[in-house]
Amino acid sequence: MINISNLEKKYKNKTVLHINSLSIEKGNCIGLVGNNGAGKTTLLSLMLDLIESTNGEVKINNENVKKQNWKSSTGSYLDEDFLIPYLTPKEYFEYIGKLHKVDKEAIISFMNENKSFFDFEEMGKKTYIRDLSKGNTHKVGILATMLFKPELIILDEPFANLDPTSQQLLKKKLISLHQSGTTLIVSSHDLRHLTEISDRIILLEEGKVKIDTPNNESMLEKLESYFILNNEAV
Ligand SMILES: Nc1ncnc2c1ncn2[C@@H]1O[C@H](COP(=O)(O)OP(=O)(O)OP(=O)(O)O)[C@@H](O)[C@H]1O
Repeated sequence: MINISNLEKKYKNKTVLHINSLSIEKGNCIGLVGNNGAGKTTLLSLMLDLIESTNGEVKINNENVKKQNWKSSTGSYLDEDFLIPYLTPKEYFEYIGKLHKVDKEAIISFMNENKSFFDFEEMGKKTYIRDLSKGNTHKVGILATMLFKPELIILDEPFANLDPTSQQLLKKKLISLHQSGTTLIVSSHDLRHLTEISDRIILLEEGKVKIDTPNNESMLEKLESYFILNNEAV
């Protein structure tokens, strides 16, 4: 589904990401980890054509992401810049729904299905996104990626700023999407959550893929040792 070849991103003369080759299969749930500055957001931004690569390319469904055809089948949320602050969550969902041909009734059912994660009754209809707390703002962005049932969802640190109950709900939601065949790429510093949802772990170190391995029972322990023992190989 996603093929990366010789992908490089430099700022001035500093290479912040260099991946020779990486393929992500349809239905994979990738947990992307790495220290601050390892290149996770850079990689996700290149996948979404938000920044220009210095060299190499990302293809989604065999097409360079620059061609933009992936947009109709990809939900993504990296940060608040994806949102429209002067809309209410409901209005924002209607906006996304229009882009992806989701009718108003389907949007209402989606909001009802997800009311334990985000209280649309209380905040969804009258509060502008700009006035929501950070956690609730992220919830709107995260849910919007799922509204139109895309085949690929890309999330950057979705567990950050969520309360513990919401983290559990999000985890369940991601597991269920994975089980129904959605391809997921999720970056996080929360190793426990990530190892619970992923079938494959990719660890970036200084812009390079240090580890790329199927998830297994001992993965959490191995990753914890990697981060505690100052980044010795897992
Ligand atoms: N616009 C920019 N100009 C210069 N350097 C940048 C720019 N954007 C990112 N970088 C650098 O690229 C490197 C990778 O950053 P990136 O945000 O991808 O890391 P990350 O793994 O997502 O980190 P974190 O866990 O802190 O979110 C960092 O050294 C960062 O300073």
